[in-house]
Amino acid sequence: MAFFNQLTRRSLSQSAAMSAAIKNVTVIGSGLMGAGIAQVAAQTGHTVTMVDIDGEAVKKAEKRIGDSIHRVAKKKFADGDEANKFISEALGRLSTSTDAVSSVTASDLVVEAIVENLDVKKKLFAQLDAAAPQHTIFASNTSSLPIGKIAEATNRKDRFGGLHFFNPVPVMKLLEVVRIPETSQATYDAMVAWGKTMGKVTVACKDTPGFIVNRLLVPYMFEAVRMVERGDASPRDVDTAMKLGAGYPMGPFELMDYVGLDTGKFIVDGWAKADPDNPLFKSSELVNKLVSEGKFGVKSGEGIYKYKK
Ligand SMILES: C[C@H](O)CC(=O)SCCNC(=O)CCNC(=O)[C@H](O)C(C)(C)COP(=O)(O)OP(=O)(O)OC[C@H]1O[C@@H](n2cnc3c(N)ncnc32)[C@H](O)[C@@H]1OP(=O)(O)O
Ligand SMILES: NC(=O)c1ccc[n+]([C@@H]2O[C@H](COP(=O)([O-])OP(=O)(O)OC[C@H]3O[C@@H](n4cnc5c(N)ncnc54)[C@H](O)[C@@H]3O)[C@@H](O)[C@H]2O)c1
Repeated sequence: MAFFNQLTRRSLSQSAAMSAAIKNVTVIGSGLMGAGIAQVAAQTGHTVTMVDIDGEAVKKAEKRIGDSIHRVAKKKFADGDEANKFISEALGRLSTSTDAVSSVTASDLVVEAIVENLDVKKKLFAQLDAAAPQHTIFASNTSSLPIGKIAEATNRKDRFGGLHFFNPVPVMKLLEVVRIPETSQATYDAMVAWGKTMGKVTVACKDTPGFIVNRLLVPYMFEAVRMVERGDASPRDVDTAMKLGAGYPMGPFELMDYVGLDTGKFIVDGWAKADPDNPLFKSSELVNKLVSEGKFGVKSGEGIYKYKK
């Protein structure tokens, strides 16, 4: 027992040391997820660099963060001066860049939230691995790709894991923390501790397709699409049914538009490649057509439904 306590104390103090070291965070990708992760990290006292290859995406993200942080502050503080102080301090800790490599040289943690494409993610991490300090932990926010495959691009598999946030990041409480067999205990503990400083509730996940939430949620959303494709119900009625009959905050079509139809398509296409006979991973003609027309959902102004720009 004493030995166990000693081990526990040692691993706790190791992880405390690592998590104490997570002060500087680099978030790569400033889309829906990257902007949210960068915002919450800045709100919780971290120095954050948010990076995107596309300067326009950075500008859009700054606008989205500005709107969102005002909603957060309004809810958090009754006093207007305190709310303004919270906003200006958080935004003061957030800088932006379009150069990923130079943005990681003083980073303790890199969270990648770029496009859901294995080759693109691997290419990015290979470049970052050469530039980041030894102690830097790398994490991917991938929805569906194997963390182990992404980590293969680096020489730091022991300092690599998955940190899977949910959209909208400032509101959704969950963080899935994913470890691969090579992830060290100190890295895993540091990721969990950091998740808590971000105000999230963490769950432990293995590196399996979709981790916990998406393995259940994505087949559900595509089953709803197949129902509509068969002509059994309209998207509006399916959404109404699931909100009022199952208590979900959004119906499956509203949620697909919110997540991004392109992201949904990347996820099922990737899983179908790995497991072509699984009927749950069948692609959808309707989703393929909308994505080919650039109708990605809320972020592009149209998907299953139309949105005001
Ligand atoms: C695919 C990926 O890998 C994984 C995923 O991310 S899957 C997707 C997971 N996400 C979901 O399932 C989202 C489901 N939807 C919801 O929970 C809710 O519809 C929602 C939180 C998005 C919006 O809630 P809703 O009540 O319809 O709207 P709204 O009244 O505008 O917002 C509710 C509260 O959230 C806050 N909020 C909503 N969006 C916000 C944002 N972007 N930033 C800050 N605050 C926000 C509002 O301030 C509001 O707070 P209040 O009730 O205390 O005033
Ligand atoms: N949308 C969701 O609900 C959701 C939820 C959890 C996880 N994810 C995952 O998070 C990641 C990002 O998703 P998103 O919805 O924010 O996508 P998004 O399309 O909104 O944003 C992706 C951003 O990455 C940028 N980018 C692409 N390649 C880059 C590179 N090499 N370097 C720097 N920036 C680059 C793009 O310019 C774009 O701004 C994906 O892996 C996705 O599967 C998405």
